[in-house]
Amino acid sequence: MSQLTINLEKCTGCGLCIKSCATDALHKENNKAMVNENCTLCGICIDSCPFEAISIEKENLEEVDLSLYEGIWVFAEQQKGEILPVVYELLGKGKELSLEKGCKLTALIFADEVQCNIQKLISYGADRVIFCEDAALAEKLDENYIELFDTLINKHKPDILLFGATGFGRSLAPRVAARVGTGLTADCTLLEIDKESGLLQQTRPAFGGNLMATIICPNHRPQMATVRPGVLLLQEENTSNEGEVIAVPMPTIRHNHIEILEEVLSGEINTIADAKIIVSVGRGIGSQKNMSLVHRLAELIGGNVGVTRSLVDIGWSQYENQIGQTGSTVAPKLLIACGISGAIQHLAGISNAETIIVINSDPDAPIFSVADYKVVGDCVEVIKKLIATLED
Ligand SMILES: Cc1cc2nc3c(=O)[nH]c(=O)nc-3n(C[C@H](O)[C@H](O)[C@H](O)COP(=O)(O)OP(=O)(O)OC[C@H]3O[C@@H](n4cnc5c(N)ncnc54)[C@H](O)[C@@H]3O)c2cc1C
Repeated sequence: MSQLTINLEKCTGCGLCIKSCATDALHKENNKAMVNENCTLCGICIDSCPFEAISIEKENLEEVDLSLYEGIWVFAEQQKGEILPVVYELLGKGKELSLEKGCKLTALIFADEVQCNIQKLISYGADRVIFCEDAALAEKLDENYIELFDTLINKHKPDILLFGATGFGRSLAPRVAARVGTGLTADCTLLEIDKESGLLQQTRPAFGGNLMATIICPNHRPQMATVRPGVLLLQEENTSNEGEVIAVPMPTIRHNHIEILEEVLSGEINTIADAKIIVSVGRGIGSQKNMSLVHRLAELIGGNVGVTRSLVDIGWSQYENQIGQTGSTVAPKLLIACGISGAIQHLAGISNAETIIVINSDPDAPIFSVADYKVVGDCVEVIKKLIATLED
């Protein structure tokens, strides 16, 4: 493990590092700074010390025995007692990778109530489920979950650990990676096993989506990645699958730094990533008042409204509705794309849509390259006609 080191000869006992520490990890003994077990290795104290007395001693890479690590783990996040759809997508990919590597696929499920969901994880491919049911896990507080992950990773030593790139997954995964001293590739769009080295190849868009970077984690374990909802294909459920189930206790929480006083949701919970029908619009919609037409069409066909980043930037829609590289990845059965040019950053979010109808006034618009059905024309007029027909 890496550790914070204080050079006692250089330390003057000024106390600046103690003031800078957000986790109460430093105190004074004999007028010298001392570090305790609260240290998260954030490094803020290093910058605060004018005497360069503090440093992080990195763990010796040679010390990690990679051969001890085996198996693929998927974190099964729940929301209001339901397993999130991205978990089933991860299990599908996890199964494929585990068959290739000849190892077990394990799902981890932690909350105050989980037992009713265990069989579902097995039905979607988990060979083994590790669960922890504890009141301390009712609220999604990173610090409680990190303790549990730390304990389990050190005990069972998984080779690969996957999270959904949900709000919680994006917050938790990097903290777990930092705690156990490994790397993390966020927002992967492709996961493959390299045939020669057996390493997990983690591919994600880089440099504004202009190229795809394939990242490996050769020296540390587990190899960790987050994957956005809707990117991986959902596999079939098999309710006759059988698997091993292991209950684990909640470890002692050393310190609770955060207390949730109230949960305030801003309007409706984002559901666009799970939507089966989407009417998606871009700048070609022309004016903000035309957005009511888009919402009406979506309502008539039982769909959600999606938008390009341009519409979020000019305030015609909320970020929750944005589709693309920096928004949601969607996988609807039907996507109607209206007045959208088809920038690469937008297309990155719709590659799993089953059927795409494009309406654009420019016959050369790049978005036509992904269209199953093409309408060259004014999208506002087409939307009005569709509404009139459906209302008839
Ligand atoms: C790092 C980075 C991340 C990004 N992430 C995202 C992202 O997540 N999602 C995203 O969407 N964008 C993203 N973008 C922005 C992206 O590059 C484009 O600028 C954006 O998608 C364009 O939005 P648009 O198609 O609405 O607008 P435009 O590119 O202006 O296209 C408007 C289209 O409407 C058509 N049109 C005009 N009038 C009509 C009409 N009356 N009827 C029919 N068609 C009409 C035009 O022919 C044109 O094709 C990102 C950019 C960067 C640099």
